[in-house]
Amino acid sequence: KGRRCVRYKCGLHNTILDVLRQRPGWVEAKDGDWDFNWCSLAYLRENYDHSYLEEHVRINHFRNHYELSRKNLMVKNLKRHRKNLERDIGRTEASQCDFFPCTFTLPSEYPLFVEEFKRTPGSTWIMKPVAKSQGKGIFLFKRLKDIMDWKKQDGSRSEEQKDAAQVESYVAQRYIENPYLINRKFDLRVYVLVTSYVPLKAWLYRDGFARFSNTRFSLSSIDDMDMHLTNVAIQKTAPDYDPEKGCKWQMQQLRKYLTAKHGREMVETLFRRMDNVFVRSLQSVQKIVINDKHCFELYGYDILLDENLKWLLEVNASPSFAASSQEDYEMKYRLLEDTLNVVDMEGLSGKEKRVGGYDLMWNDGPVYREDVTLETLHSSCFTANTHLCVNDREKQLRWLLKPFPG
Ligand SMILES: Nc1ncnc2c1ncn2[C@@H]1O[C@H](COP(=O)(O)OP(=O)(O)OP(=O)(O)O)[C@@H](O)[C@H]1O
Repeated sequence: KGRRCVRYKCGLHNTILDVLRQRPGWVEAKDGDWDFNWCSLAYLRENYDHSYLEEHVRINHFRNHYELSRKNLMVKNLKRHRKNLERDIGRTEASQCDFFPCTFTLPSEYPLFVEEFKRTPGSTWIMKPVAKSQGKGIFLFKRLKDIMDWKKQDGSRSEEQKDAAQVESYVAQRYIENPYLINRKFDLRVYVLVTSYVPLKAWLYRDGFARFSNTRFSLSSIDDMDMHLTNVAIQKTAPDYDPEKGCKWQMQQLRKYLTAKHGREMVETLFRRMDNVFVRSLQSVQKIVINDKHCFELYGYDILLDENLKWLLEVNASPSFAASSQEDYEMKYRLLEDTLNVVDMEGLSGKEKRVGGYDLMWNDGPVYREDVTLETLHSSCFTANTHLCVNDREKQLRWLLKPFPG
């Protein structure tokens, strides 16, 4: 049987284009007709609603991906999901969703925010524009007066202007003041691929990386964004940034470090807890995302660790595939190749639990894996209870002591 020809369209000019170009049997779509489209979010917005999608075609976003990737909507959906769980199952179950920092959308929730702000005097907050990325427009503050300029600006707008500026809303979020440090502050970028929302089918990528700040962490200088924001877009503007040394560790390196320092068991628990973050956050939008068999989504999760272990900062629907070093390029190349293999399913039976670096994490329920070893495990070892209950042995472990915040 001859190899099938797939006509692809690609809206990005980086690693993904290289991967598509080198895929055997895949050719760039010459006219408007395509079988596979890796498009930008702008393309999706402009075209999706007016396009007829043939039965077999695939596209790399769900129509309303922003329900998870816009900072305010993510929190809104998680809060609602938590409330529903509390009502339907109970408090313990609901507390499994307590992995996002206390967050308010401004200006609409300003009075609620002020109430919370006053309840914990002296704490640090972070303001982030809901629809921007790469650290743009972010600042830290400790006093209400520090956000007065922003508030004044908003107050002087007419209602119409406010509507037009809706996309420029902010979230005020509690700043995680005691991040887990490896000399520097870092956060984790983890990739999760969703191939269907109903039923939910999600794959977790074993590789990923930690993004370090270049500057030693201290809460005394809250104006130094190089210190507090660990995303690469910010770090590479630092004067002493070295792209080859970079400010990244691959996930395996981080695993090794943490294992040496805290032991295997704790590292397994950490990664298992992150699975909980991924699955619960996807479940929180499961009924809201417009499920469409043509669509898949490769999310980039940003996770911050502290003594409570894991905090979800945000979910990117369009994570950067631009590479900061050769190692980074190779990792992203493999990630995208494996993503296409999962989505394409050419030569696969559909029953696989592992494809390249991907482990099937959720398939309308937890996925049981028998062949998990520490080297390969990125935590997909759900068992009936482990993702719901706190394991007793964990209680002995130092920075696992607090089961869940809140
Ligand atoms: N609540 C928080 N506590 C501590 N640090 C935070 C918090 N929120 C964000 N940060 C830091 O700021 C960085 C940028 O935040 P975030 O990812 O939410 O913004 P962004 O502009 O959308 O960035 P990007 O899209 O490039 O990931 C994070 O990588 C993290 O280092």
